[in-house]
Amino acid sequence: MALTGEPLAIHIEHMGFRYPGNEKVSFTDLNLQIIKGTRFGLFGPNGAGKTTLMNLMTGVLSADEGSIKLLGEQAGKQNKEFNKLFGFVPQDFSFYQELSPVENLEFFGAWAGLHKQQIIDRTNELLNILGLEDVRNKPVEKFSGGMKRRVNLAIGVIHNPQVLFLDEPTVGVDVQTRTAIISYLLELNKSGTTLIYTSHQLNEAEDLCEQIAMIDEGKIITHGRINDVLNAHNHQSLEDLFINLTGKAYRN
Ligand SMILES: Nc1ncnc2c1ncn2[C@@H]1O[C@H](COP(=O)(O)OP(=O)(O)OP(=O)(O)O)[C@@H](O)[C@H]1O
Repeated sequence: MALTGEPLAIHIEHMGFRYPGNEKVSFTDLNLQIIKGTRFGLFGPNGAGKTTLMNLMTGVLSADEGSIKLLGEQAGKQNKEFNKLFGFVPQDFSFYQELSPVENLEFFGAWAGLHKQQIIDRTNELLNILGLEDVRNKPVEKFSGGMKRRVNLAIGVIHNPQVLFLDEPTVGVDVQTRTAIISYLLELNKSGTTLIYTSHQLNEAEDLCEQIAMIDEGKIITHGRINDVLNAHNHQSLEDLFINLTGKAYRN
């Protein structure tokens, strides 16, 4: 439960993590609560540790210290039931380029434990919602960047996960695809899916997120409801807040 008594999608307590041989990003005594059903944005400069933190929350990486729970289950248990709780839309395309959307969804649907008919129904629904009906049987390698992003998203939600992680889901897409993806994510959230999202598109984030955290060098530098955070720092936009808190120097 959160301090407010609401159920949690993510509960991180006293978490420590370091990549072996890389001192640059290490988390020490990190604490974070993400309320179930919210739209949560995780922001920070390049190399701040956003992807690393998402990989820790989904159990791809294991924390060295402390605890990370996803819907009350300890992350890192690496079992099929745990993996069914969440979907992950990675920054790098995660599909088979030589396969069509239908073949990719068939593969990832089966991997997520769906039955044949469930895969067929869900594939039809998602291709329709995401405007991929006309190219359903064409190899994905011939698609534009925006179409590939939509395929990537469809794969992440094929099994109707309760928590959806999105690592820069709109990078490199045009306004049409961006708008379609954001409005689909808002619909998903209305039906109860918790969204945990990262992006460098801070204008887009203002439309999507209810709660945010900014991290830098492995530390949470601000956290809370987006309006409360902006008011507390006396800023009008996330971009101003971001520059104010993280500075103007290049990051590698
Ligand atoms: N497998 C790895 N082994 C060692 N260091 C790594 C590994 N993966 C990432 N790092 C380092 O950890 C740091 C954080 O990387 P991460 O990808 O989590 O940052 P990010 O905030 O997602 O950045 P970006 O906005 O550029 O995607 C970087 O310095 C990166 O080089």
